[in-house]
Amino acid sequence: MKLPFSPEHNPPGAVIGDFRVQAVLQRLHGAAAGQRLQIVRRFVPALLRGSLLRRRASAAEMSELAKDLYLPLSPEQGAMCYLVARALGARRIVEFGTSFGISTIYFAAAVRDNGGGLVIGTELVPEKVAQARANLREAGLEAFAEIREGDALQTLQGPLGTIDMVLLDGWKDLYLPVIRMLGPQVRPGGVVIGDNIFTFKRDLAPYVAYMQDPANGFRSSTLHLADGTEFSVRV
Ligand SMILES: C[S@@+](CC[C@H](N)C(=O)[O-])C[C@H]1O[C@@H](n2cnc3c(N)ncnc32)[C@H](O)[C@@H]1O
Repeated sequence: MKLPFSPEHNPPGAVIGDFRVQAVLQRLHGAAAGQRLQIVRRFVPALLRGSLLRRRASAAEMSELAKDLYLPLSPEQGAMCYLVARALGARRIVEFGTSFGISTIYFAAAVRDNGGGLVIGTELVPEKVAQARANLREAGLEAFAEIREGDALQTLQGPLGTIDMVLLDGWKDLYLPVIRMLGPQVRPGGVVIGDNIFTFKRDLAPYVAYMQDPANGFRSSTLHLADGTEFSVRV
């Protein structure tokens, strides 16, 4: 029996219909898939230590642990992001947590295919920023993305214009402060995607509660996509 999201049905980037972009996404998703064991080996001890000592790893410690790890959106999430961005006619997309630029490539392709615009990404680790830019160049999408190096709370400060779509995929303690900062700039009908809702259920509970409280201006639901994807629409 074939799974609904088997690679045969859903090769990375196929939905974009651009062989240059597709080739880069396939290479990057392949490299990321090869890191699964490393992720377990590196993160499980750190998470266990954290829970035993009741101290969470800091953002800098987490980034050091993950400095060569992709930790990307799944190909299905990437396809969904591309399609939603196309449906919205998105021209301005903001991304918290760029890593090596896999999600950025899906968004930049959507912005280009919508007639032009900009993806504003942000990433703490300088080597990842450099590699994300190189990957965007290889995909022919460098004109549609700007990767800001540093902490999202600084790099995404200030007016960014009217935002059509946001991806939250950095370390989990900042989802809530980042969306509080960006939320007022998200246009009605704009979409916010939050990743890793099940894996970091406890850390992300305040974020999910905020997005699902209509008083905060969103309608939101947790989708069983990848390891939990919060899908929120600004109303
Ligand atoms: C899960 S990965 C992002 C994966 C990426 N969205 C993709 O699909 O390829 C998270 C990244 O967020 C970065 N990050 C975490 N906290 C950050 C912060 N405060 N500001 C900027 N980047 C941050 C980490 O260094 C890490 O590379």
